[in-house]
Amino acid sequence: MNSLRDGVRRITGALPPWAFAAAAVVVVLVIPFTSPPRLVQLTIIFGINALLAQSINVLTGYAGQISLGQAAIYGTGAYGTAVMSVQYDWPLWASVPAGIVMAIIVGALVSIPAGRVHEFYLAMVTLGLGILAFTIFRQWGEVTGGFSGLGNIPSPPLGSLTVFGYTLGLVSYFYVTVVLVVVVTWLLANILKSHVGRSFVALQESELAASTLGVNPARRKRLAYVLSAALAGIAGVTYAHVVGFVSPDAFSVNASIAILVFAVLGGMRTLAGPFLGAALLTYLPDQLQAFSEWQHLIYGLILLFSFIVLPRGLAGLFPYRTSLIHHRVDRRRDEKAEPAEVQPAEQSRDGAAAAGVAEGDVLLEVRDVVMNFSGVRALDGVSISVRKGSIHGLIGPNGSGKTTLLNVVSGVYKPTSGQVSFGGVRADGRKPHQVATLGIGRTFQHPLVFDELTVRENVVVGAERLFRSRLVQLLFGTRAAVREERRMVRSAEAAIERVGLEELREALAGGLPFGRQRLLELARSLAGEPLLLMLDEPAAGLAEDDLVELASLLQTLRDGGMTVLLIEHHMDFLLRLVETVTVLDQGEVIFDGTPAAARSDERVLEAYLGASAAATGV
Ligand SMILES: Nc1ncnc2c1ncn2[C@@H]1O[C@H](COP(=O)(O)OP(=O)(O)OP(=O)(O)O)[C@@H](O)[C@H]1O
Repeated sequence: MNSLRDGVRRITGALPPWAFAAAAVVVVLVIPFTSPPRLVQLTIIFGINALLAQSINVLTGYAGQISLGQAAIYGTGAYGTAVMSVQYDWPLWASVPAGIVMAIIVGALVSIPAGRVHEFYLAMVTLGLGILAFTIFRQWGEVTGGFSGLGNIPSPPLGSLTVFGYTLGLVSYFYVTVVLVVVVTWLLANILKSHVGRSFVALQESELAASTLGVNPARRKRLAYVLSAALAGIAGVTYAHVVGFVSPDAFSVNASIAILVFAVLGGMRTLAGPFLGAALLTYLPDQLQAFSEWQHLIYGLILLFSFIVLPRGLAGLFPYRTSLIHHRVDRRRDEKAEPAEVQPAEQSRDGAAAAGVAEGDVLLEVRDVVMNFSGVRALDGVSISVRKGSIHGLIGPNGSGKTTLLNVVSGVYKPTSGQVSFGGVRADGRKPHQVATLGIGRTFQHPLVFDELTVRENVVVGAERLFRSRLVQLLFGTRAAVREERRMVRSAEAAIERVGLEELREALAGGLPFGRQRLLELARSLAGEPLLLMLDEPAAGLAEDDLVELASLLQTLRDGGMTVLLIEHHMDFLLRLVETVTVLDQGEVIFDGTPAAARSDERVLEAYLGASAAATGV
C-alpha cells in the first residue's frame, strides 16, 4: 500500500499544486456549456459539500474540536433563509445573510459547552446538538413545515430566484456558487495561514505550550466554531436556494457523518483535501445510483478504514504540505533577507509597567507562595526577587519545587496563597496566556514542541503575543497584516539562527532529536521577545559544543537587557552564568545569594550539593 502511495506521490509531484487547482477551475467553468442541467446542479452540490468539508477541516483538522453535529449548523443556515423567505416573504438579500447569521449564532452557542469539554464529551455534546436540531426541524411544524419539509423556496428550478430585480437561472446560480466557493476558500486560506491558523494547530498539539506563548484557548476555540459555522451556514443557504426545498432528512445525524467523511477521506489540515473528498463523494454516488441504499454503509466503511489505507486522506497522495505561513510571505522565503525590520515589541498596558523597570531593580517578585496539591505541599512560603537584566539561578534536589514555582509564575498553577508580581503588577491568578502577554516566556522540562509544525512555524507561534492585526485584516490579507506577518517571520528566523537551527527550519518539529527540540523551544520563547525568560533545564540533552553556545547566547540576551530565570541541574554551567542563585529544598528557600556564597553554604552543601559536590567539583 505504501509503495503504491509513494508511486502516486511521485507522479502527482511532477506538477506544481497550482496546476491542479487551475485545471480543476477550468473543468468546472466549462461544465455549463457541455453538460446537462442535472450535472450543473450536481456541481453546485459539490461546491456545497466542499464548503461543508472545509467547515469540519477548520474545526477538527486545524482546531482539533470534534463535531458529530455539523448538519445542525448546516440545517440552521438552510432553514434560516428558507423560513425567512417563504414564511416571512423576506427578499433574498435579507434572508440569506439571516440564515448565515443564525448558523453562526448556533456555532457560537455550541462553543460555550464545547470549550469546557474534550474528546469523548465533545463528541457527545455535538451529537446532542445534531439530534436536537433534527428534532426541532421535524417537530416545529408551523415554521419549518415539519416532516414534509418546506417548499417554494426561491430557486432556479422554480424560476423564482430574484435578486434586485434580476432572476437567476441555474447557470447564473452556478457561477455565483463558483465565485462564492473561490472567495470563501481564499478568505479561509488567509486566516489559516495567519497566526490564528497556527494557533489552532498549536492548541491542538499542546494547549499548555500554546497558552504559555499567549494563545487564549477559549477565545481561539470559539473563533474556530464561528468560522466553521459560517462555512456550514453559507453551504446551508446555497443548498436551500439551489434545491428550492428543505426537509429534516437532509440535516440528520447521517448527514453529519457524511460531512465528516468528506473531510476525512479528502484529508484534513490541507486546503485541497476537502475539495477532493467532496468531489469523490458527490460525483461517484451519482454514477452509482444503484448503490444509493448502501451509501451510509460505504461512508461507515470509509471512516473505519481510511486511517489504515489513506491516513492523510486523498490529499496524502500529493506530496505537498499546506504551509501555515501566509503565502505572500512564504513565497519570499528563499530571497536573501532584507535587513530585519524587527521593531521593538509593543507591550500590553501591564507589560509596559514591567518594561519600565530600571536595570537592577526587582522585575519579578514572588512573596510567601504556598502551593498545595492534595496531600503534597510543593511550595511552602517561597519568596524570590529576580532583578531586571540578571541571570538568576534556581536550584534544588529533585522534587524540591522548582518546576512548580515556574508553573505558578507562568499561571499554569494558581497558588494556594501568596503573591506574584511582575513589574509591580499582580500576576498570580492570571491565566497562562495573560501572563505571557505581560512579557513572561518559558520553556518546559520535557520540551513541548508542536510536532506537526515545522521549526519555522513553531517559532512564529512564539510571537503570538506580539500580533496586533484584527480578524478582518487577516481575512482579507491586508498589506498591514502581511507586513506584520513578514516582520514576525523575520524575527522568528533571527531567533532560529540564534540557537543554530537554521538548517532545520523546514523540518517538522516532532522528528527532531531531544536536544534540538530544546533549542527550538528556546527560539520559540525568544520570538515572543519576553522581558523575563524562564528556562527549565535548558542544558539537559545538549552536547558540550551546544552548551558553550547556549551559555554565550544567555549572556548575550542578558547583555541585551533580558532577564533570565534558570533552572539547571548542570552545576558548572549554571554557577558560572548566574549573578544570584536561589536554592529550594522541600518547597522552602534555604539559600539566596551569590554563586560563590552558595558553594560554601552548609545547608546548600548538605541539601543539594552534598551528593554531587565531589562529582561537580563544587
Ligand atoms: N500537578 C501535581 N500534582 C501533584 N503533585 C505535584 C504536581 N506537580 C508537582 N507535584 C509535586 O510537587 C513536588 C515538587 O515537584 P517539582 O516538579 O516542582 O520539583 P522539581 O524541583 O522541579 O523536581 P525535578 O528537579 O525532579 O524536576 C513533588 O513532590 C511533586 O511530586
